[in-house]
Order: sequence, then C-alpha cells, then structure tokens
Amino acid sequence: MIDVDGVTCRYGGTGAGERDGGGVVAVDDVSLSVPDGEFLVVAGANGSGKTTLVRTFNGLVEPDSGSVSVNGTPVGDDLVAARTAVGMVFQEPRDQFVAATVGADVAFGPENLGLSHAEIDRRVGAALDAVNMGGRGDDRIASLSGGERERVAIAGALAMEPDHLVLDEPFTGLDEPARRSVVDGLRERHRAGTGVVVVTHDLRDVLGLADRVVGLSDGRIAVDAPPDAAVADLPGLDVRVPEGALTDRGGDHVPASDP
Ligand SMILES: Nc1ncnc2c1ncn2[C@@H]1O[C@H](COP(=O)(O)OP(=O)(O)OP(=O)(O)O)[C@@H](O)[C@H]1O
Repeated sequence: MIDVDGVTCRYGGTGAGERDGGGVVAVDDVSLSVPDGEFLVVAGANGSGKTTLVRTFNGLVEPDSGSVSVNGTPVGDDLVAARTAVGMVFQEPRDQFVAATVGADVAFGPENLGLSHAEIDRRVGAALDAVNMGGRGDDRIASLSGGERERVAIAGALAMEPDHLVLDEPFTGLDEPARRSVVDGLRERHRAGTGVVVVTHDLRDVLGLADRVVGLSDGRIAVDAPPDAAVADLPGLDVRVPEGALTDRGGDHVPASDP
C-alpha cells in the first residue's frame, strides 16, 4: 500500500513553508492511497504534476511538505524498502539502462539486493518471460527496437518483484504492435497480483485495464473515480480518452490507434 498524505512539491523558490511566489508548485496538497494489486491510471495534461507525484512514491522526489509511506513505513526512513516495493520505469527508458546486454541489465537490481546467483537467474528469467523477451538475455540493448527497450526496462523493474510497478508514459514513441505488447504484459502482471500505476495523458491503451483513474490538474486531484465514472471529466483536463469511451465502454481491452 502506498499512502500519500497532504503532499506538496515545488521546484525553485526559497524552500519549504513558502506558499506563494516560491517557484513552481508541481504537486499541491495531494492525498492518495494506492492499495496493493490496484491498476491505477494517473492522467492529466502536460505539466499537471503526474511525474513529480509518482516520483514521491519511492523517494526520487522528496516532498516539501506532507508525507509518503509504503507498507506503513515513511519512504525517507527506508529508501531501500520503498524502492524494492515500488518499481519505477522512467519516461525515457534509455535513462535507466546500466549494462550493455539485456540479461546483465535486468540482473543489476537483484544483484544489488545481495541475492544468490540462483535467485538472480530465476528472477531475470521470470522477468524476461513476463515481457515476452525470454531467451534474449545476451542481446545488446543498443540493437533493440523502442518497444523491446521498453519491455526490458519493465523487466528490470519486475526483477525486483515489486508490490507496485509504476510506469511513466510507457507508450511514448511506440508503434501499435509495441504498445499492444506492453499492454499485454501489464495485463498479465496485474492478473498475477502486482499493483500497476501508469502515468499518461492519453488513456487509449489503458482505460480498459484500470481499476481507478486519478486525474491531476495544476498539481491537484481533479478526478478520482473508476474509469466509467472518470471518462466524462477527463477531456476537461486535456486527457485523451478512447473514441466511443464516453458512450460505450466495455470489454477489458481498448484497442490502441495511432495518433
Ligand atoms: N526539475 C524541474 N525543475 C523545475 N520545474 C520542474 C521540474 N520538473 C517539473 N517541473 C515543473 O513542475 C510542473 C509539473 O511537472 P511534472 O513533470 O511533474 O508534470 P507532468 O504532468 O508529469 O508533465 P509531463 O506530462 O509533461 O511529463 C511543471 O510545471 C513542470 O514545468
């Protein structure tokens, strides 16, 4: 469980305690609980605070006020526990690769947990299988397509066996087959019990998978509802919803279409 309580984050300015004129308020007094196993979509226009908010979940961003705890422990008290429980896949996966080959990259996190070689191998194999990249451990990351890189980045997070997997705009720059492949992987993870948080300003790929949609506007929660109830309000937040979703949502997959 991730618990966000009255969190405010700002960039620039002179520091905590300053309400006005203190730089940009990216997240403004947000409270939110994310239960284990939930598929949550965090939507909102560019600059609405999505990335900043989710980065507080594992201490990548420290709030100026308010608190975040994971499984009951304040994030700042045990960063390793928070980063083990909350796996993060960044907006640009290139930023998070640390090794030249797929297998070495996915193994990096588990190696840092001090696990045995056998356990590391098991986790790497399971994580690559989960994203349909089984048997590709020796491939060079530089030789992969954008969709394959995204899936390797997801595998790297999965190998930590997180309670929650957080993905920031995972579909940017992917063509439809790649998007579909990532969506299928997320659906499987969710079915297997992992909580999934997807940050996006475009709901076409994930609305059908979501248990809940939180819409941000100017750093504040403007919508917090199941998808069926949320869709009517989302276009007002400059969030793209699938064609027909306002009148006829059904099934558990909304086909992606190119912009
Ligand atoms: N490192 C930073 N320094 C200064 N301002 C920042 C920084 N990161 C974000 N901001 C500002 O904070 C606000 C929220 O940004 P954030 O990236 O959290 O929003 P977002 O909804 O994820 O946007 P996007 O969809 O464009 O990634 C914006 O006004 C942004 O310009």
